[in-house]
Amino acid sequence: MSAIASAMGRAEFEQALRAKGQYYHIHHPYHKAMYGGQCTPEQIRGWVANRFYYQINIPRKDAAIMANCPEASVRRLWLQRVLDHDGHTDDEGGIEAWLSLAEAVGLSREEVIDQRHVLPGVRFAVDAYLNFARRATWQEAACSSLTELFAPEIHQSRLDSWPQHYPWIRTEGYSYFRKRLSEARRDVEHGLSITLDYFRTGEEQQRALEILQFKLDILWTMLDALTMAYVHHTPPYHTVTENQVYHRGLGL
Ligand SMILES: O=C(O)c1cc(C(=O)O)c2c(n1)C(=O)C(=O)c1cc(C(=O)O)[nH]c1-2
Repeated sequence: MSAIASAMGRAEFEQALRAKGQYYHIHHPYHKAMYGGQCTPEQIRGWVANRFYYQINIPRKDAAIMANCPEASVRRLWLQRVLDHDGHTDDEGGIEAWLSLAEAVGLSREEVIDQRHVLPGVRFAVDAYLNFARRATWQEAACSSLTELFAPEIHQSRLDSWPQHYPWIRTEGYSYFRKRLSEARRDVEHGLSITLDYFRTGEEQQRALEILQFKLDILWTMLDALTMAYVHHTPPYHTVTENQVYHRGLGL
């Protein structure tokens, strides 16, 4: 008989979720090189162009969660996440801010929007997140957003270190990171309260931790793909061609 995990109290469960921060992509060598000032302009540009695919899929993921959620009070709060990225009357939105970052690091809007630099590994990782949110219960999908517990620190570290290491990046580019500091803190309060309310038994709480690990795996895997391409110079098909022949997404 398999051991049945006993249920944790609310505070202990929250601690267990927070302890997953030890696997956050802030510890990935690609990110460490970024804050340490060791990235080349090509490595920064590759990261920004690839991360664009994450950015454009976050509001689609949040809309999928809303579509699966029958509770108006939850949707009303969750809607703000879509507006944060897509923008509204008073705010250009995160996707537009990310395009400003792209221009600030020397990419054209066109080459970012047409996704020519998006590596298959990054695409598959992001797609796995979107598809999980479509199929899971809205509470499980909310739980998968909890890597945002750890995100303010990573955004702050970029604000603290990039200007000094990469003076060639135009300062207008930093507004996205600044914007996310407060948005992520607000999001995570809501996502955390849903998770703490919903996952009650020991087994459910273990599942929540596994969902959070799934999301951490997604973030880490994106950086592994970037490492192959921009650190080792071994992008897909490098033994065959120097061209970026990979598909641009099938829209699934
Ligand atoms: O730059 C980062 O390292 C980072 C990480 C994460 C994250 O932890 O998922 C998000 C973001 N940024 C971010 O900007 C963002 O809007 C965001 C939304 C979500 C989510 O899961 O709903 N994660 C993240």
